[in-house]
Amino acid sequence: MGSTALGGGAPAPVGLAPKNGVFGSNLKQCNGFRLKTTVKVGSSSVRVRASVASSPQKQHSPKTSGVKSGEEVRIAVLGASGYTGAEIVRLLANHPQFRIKVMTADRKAGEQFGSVFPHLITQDLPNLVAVKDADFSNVDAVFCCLPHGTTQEIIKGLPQQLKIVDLSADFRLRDIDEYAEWYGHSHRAPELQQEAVYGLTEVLRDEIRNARLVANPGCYPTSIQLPLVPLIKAKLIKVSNIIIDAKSGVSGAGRGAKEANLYTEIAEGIHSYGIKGHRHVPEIEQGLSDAAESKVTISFTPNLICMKRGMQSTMFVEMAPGVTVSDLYQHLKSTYEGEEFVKLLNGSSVPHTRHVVGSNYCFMNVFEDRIPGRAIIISVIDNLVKGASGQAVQNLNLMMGLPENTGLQYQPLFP
Ligand SMILES: NC(=O)C1=CN([C@@H]2O[C@H](COP(=O)(O)OP(=O)(O)OC[C@H]3O[C@@H](n4cnc5c(N)ncnc54)[C@H](OP(=O)(O)O)[C@@H]3O)[C@@H](O)[C@H]2O)C=CC1
Ligand SMILES: CC(=O)N[C@@H](CCC(=O)OP(=O)(O)O)C(=O)O
Repeated sequence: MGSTALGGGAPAPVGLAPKNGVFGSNLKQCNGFRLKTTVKVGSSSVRVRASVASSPQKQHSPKTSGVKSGEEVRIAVLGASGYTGAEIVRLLANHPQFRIKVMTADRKAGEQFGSVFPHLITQDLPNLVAVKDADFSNVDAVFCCLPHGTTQEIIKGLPQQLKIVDLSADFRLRDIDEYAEWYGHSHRAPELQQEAVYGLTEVLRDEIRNARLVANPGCYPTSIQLPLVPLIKAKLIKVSNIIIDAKSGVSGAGRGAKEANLYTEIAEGIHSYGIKGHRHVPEIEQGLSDAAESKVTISFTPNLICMKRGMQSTMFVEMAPGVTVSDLYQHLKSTYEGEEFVKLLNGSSVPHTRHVVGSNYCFMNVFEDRIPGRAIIISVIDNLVKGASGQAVQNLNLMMGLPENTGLQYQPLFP
């Protein structure tokens, strides 16, 4: 039970040298840009600007991987006026190589970023522009922080060699029919879906390293798959009877005004939602089924709790015959031994959301159930960091050949 169940091992080596003095093995993708691409967003069409390469010498050569230590990687943040976009900006303030060159917004296009997010006013940043006015000619990589449903068409219109980490749900489900069933419309970029790699870093590190388009996991799926995937792979728990109760802070719902998220609607209480079927169910089941190599179904109820950030997932599982809670603990311990961002707590310490706020950590622990043969697993993350923007930075670090913890060594903010 000592060996790791995950696909990666140690973080990427520091400062990978570029191959043959050029940037990376994906250079074959650098075939110049389309001049302008029409992108359908909702009911309207927008035009995405990109530079044209009139001759091979003049081609813009985005850095695609293997950047040198100290070398600048030029970043676009789409949806920078939202919560996950702002969190990308906050995290990159401490990143030695990722430099933000383009920031987009929708309603807030034309505004200064510091007036939209005064807590980040000290950062020297470009103004917010509409996606149609964004110039991607001096960009190497994109963080796409847009609502699901808007992202497939927008990404389709971007220069094809850009590295992209998409924080929305638009590319997470491999089966486009399942996507249509859960998201209420047919997939608008099935060809891109085929190349998308699911971005659960600790599980799919090797695939992410070589990806161009990464579908960053949802916050609930991150907090649930990190403990359950290794236990399922090692066949330590039964897959027939997994019950998950999860709780999210309100920032999980984004910054857009919604009546259901008014202070008066959510303060001093907790309520469940998506009880019959939350759209994260197929995403979680996809990951757990991959681990089990057979179809896994779960019972999952999310709850909205009156806090700004944080997420707790409590997982009730039945152990395989002869397996003890100590076996589960030891397996998770050895699995995550070398991992910087996933920590199994000692002894009977209970993971608290307040102990991970502002950080890229997932804390977890395993407990005896009163009922013999069952165990209770608790994991906590900051939904905006490990559940979104932190994991996104971790993934782009890997995709650019940088150490995956670059710029992410923020300790939690407590009290
Ligand atoms: N919040 C969280 O904890 C998590 C969120 N995610 C996912 O990340 C994505 C972003 O979430 P979050 O930051 O919370 O969302 P927000 O609602 O806070 O921000 C959305 C951003 O997208 C822009 N936008 C909205 N509609 C359009 C459009 N039609 N075209 C172009 N831009 C548009 C908004 O601009 P403007 O404000 O100017 O209108 C804003 O910048 C979502 O897909 C979400 O599901 C994933 C994991 C966790
Ligand atoms: C509190 C809250 O509303 N949370 C969101 C999930 C946030 C997230 O991870 O959403 P994506 O899958 O879109 O990335 C929800 O339940 O829909």
